[in-house]
Amino acid sequence: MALIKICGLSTPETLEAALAAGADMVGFVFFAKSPRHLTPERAAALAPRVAGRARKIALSVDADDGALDAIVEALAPDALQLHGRESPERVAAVKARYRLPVFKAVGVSTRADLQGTQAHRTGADWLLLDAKPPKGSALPGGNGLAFDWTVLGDLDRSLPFMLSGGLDAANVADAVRIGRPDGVDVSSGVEDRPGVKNPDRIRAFVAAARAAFARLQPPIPPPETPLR
Ligand SMILES: O=C(O)c1ccccc1NCC(=O)[C@H](O)[C@H](O)COP(=O)(O)O
Repeated sequence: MALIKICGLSTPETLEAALAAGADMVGFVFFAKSPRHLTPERAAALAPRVAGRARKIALSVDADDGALDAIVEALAPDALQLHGRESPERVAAVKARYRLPVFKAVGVSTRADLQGTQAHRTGADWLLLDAKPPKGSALPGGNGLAFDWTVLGDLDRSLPFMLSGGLDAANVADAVRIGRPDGVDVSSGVEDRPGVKNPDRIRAFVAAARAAFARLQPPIPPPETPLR
């Protein structure tokens, strides 16, 4: 089954909206420059609400072991999303230290950027293909920008991947049809403004994504590397 992830949740109400809508994964951002940033303490308060209803994904950007230790202890995530410039060696070290599946984010603008996925084929469990941030952006993700999904025709699909960047309820069907991803991930497209999620938009996105995956022929097979 293809997966739907709502990223950057930070309040009980919007977390509940994502869970009730049937999101498979809920993402928590640990990056101080982000309007969606959570401290480990705030994450610890939100975590029990998930209670097995979805997988908790902890997103960090070039975090060191000390920061990751605090995040893992507070959230008890089901997977780690590394959204910085982590090398394949760092990805492997994080995976080994926490014994958790790792999503490695790779920024895409053109076909050439898909080369950046090759190095992570052996270390990461999943790829998360996101739009490259604009030059000078403070955030490596969560910018609400889409990339040209047709470049995914050239992707080496030996790892499952989430498609991300500028998705919303109106365009996710096209993204799924063109990119045939194993999952989709959204942040800005379910917000009223950066960091402020909208429950109605969350519900609309999950419904549109679910319907888009259901229409796909042939269907997306389950990934070989399931999450726990
Ligand atoms: O969301 C953030 O603020 C963020 C900050 C730093 C690194 C990554 C970040 N988000 C990553 C995500 O998983 C987003 O869901 C993904 O980039 C898509 O974002 P959007 O284009 O806003 O839907």
